[in-house]
Amino acid sequence: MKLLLASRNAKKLRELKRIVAAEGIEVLGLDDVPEFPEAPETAPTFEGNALAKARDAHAATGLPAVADDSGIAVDALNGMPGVLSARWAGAHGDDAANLELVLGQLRDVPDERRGAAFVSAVAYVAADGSEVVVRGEWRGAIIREARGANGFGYDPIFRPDGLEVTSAELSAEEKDALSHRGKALRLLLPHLRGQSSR
Ligand SMILES: O=P(O)(O)OP(=O)(O)OP(=O)(O)OC[C@H]1O[C@@H](n2cnc3c(O)ncnc32)[C@H](O)[C@@H]1O
Ligand SMILES: [Mg+2]
Repeated sequence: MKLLLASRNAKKLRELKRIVAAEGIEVLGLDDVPEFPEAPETAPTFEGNALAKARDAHAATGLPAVADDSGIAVDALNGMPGVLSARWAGAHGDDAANLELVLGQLRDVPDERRGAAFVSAVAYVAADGSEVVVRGEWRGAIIREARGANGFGYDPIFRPDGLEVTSAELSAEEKDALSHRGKALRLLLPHLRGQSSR
């Protein structure tokens, strides 16, 4: 089966591909299909945005499509940046500015109240138009200074529960095994397998 992964974020796309391609599914990115209009990500939930992205991609191409909407929910910020994670500091996708802003906002927050969770909602619109949405979460804490060069986004300031390193200090395989996105995609894989045998 051919599967379209509808993300404009190259590093996120790489993570999605890593996990899905291991299933022997032929994966296409948005660069492999003709351009189509993409609705802005304005839903109040990760699930709503993920579905909107997957529906746009499926409607434009007729291909089965998967989209991820994700972000970091910080306890001391009442769950923000949340769905605003990609543009928390203003410009879309400025990872360094986004994480610096969160570090500044948490400067006076003591260690025991620095809990946070990465969240990923993954939506799948199958060739026949049927829809599935799954969600994965990864709990941890926001540290005080960025550390590590792997991953993307907020990884350098997120220390997963039970680990002494940030998610930007994990290998790709280690992150996939633990991450919000890994968890969500593993919930989705049975649905993808069901399709490929049709
Ligand atoms: O919408 P697409 O095109 O897929 O790409 P995007 O980068 O805009 O992605 P989102 O709208 O889902 O925004 C997610 C933001 O949350 C952050 N984020 C999501 N997953 C992350 C991860 O695994 N590690 C670090 N930061 C992550 C990262 O800053 C992203 O910009
Ligand atoms: Mg986005």
